Amino acid sequence: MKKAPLLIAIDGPAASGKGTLARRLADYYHLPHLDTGLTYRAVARLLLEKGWPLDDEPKAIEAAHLVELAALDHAVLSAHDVGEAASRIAVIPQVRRILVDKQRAFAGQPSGAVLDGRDIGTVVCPDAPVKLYVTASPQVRARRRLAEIKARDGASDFDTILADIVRRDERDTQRADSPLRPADNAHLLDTSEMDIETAFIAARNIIDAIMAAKDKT
Ligand SMILES: Nc1ncnc2c1ncn2[C@@H]1O[C@H](COP(=O)(O)OP(=O)(O)O)[C@@H](O)[C@H]1O
Ligand SMILES: Nc1ccn([C@@H]2O[C@H](COP(=O)(O)OP(=O)(O)O)[C@@H](O)[C@H]2O)c(=O)n1
Repeated sequence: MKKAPLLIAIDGPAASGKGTLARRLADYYHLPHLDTGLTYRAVARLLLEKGWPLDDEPKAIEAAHLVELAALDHAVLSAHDVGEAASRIAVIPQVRRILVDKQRAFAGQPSGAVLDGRDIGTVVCPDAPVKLYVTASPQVRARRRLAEIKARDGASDFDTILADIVRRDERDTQRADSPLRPADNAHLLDTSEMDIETAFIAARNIIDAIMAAKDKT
């Protein structure tokens, strides 16, 4: 029998662990995965590379049209300063519309998919049967991001990263278009006190319960 598609929408603030969880779940349920943050990062990176200001809307729109999902380079785009720049171009409604169209095309694959970002459960895939909102305290997230930067031989300190995270949360939750917020029917997963494996098991339990309830109806 052909398996029904499974669409999993994961949202949450910076360094909450949503990407790690999304990758683990995609692997476990044999689904394609899209980290939608990379699409905003790709636009920001192009502007930074060309020396164009991040508030140059026509250039940002031009860059958004050039984004190819198959060519997103995680290693290059995951730099900390690119995340900050991404949150600045992410306030531009037309950039969002262009990227959301590409993200929805990915989500519409027959197998289903796992997408993570800021507006997946609210805007990109509002009908997804599974919605998770992954969070953790700003201090825990700053510690995780700092460890990540240090593991890549980068230099920074806790206070700088914590301030960056708080500023990015503020920008992402306060913007007018598609602000970061849990969808009404999202399951909250606070990973402050969970390691990666515990968060993965908690997410799987939520998803399996949703799928079992659906099978009964
Ligand atoms: N539950 C967790 N406990 C400890 N570290 C975690 C946990 N989840 C993720 N991490 C680590 O925190 C960092 C940020 O995680 P990531 O998944 O990239 O976050 P996001 O996609 O939300 O920005 C990574 O180095 C990751 O390995
Ligand atoms: N679906 C999404 C994904 C990211 N973004 C923006 O892109 C920025 C970078 O996203 P990201 O997911 O790569 O950032 P991290 O959580 O990995 O630090 C965010 O701060 C948001 O401003 C968005 O607006 N909508």
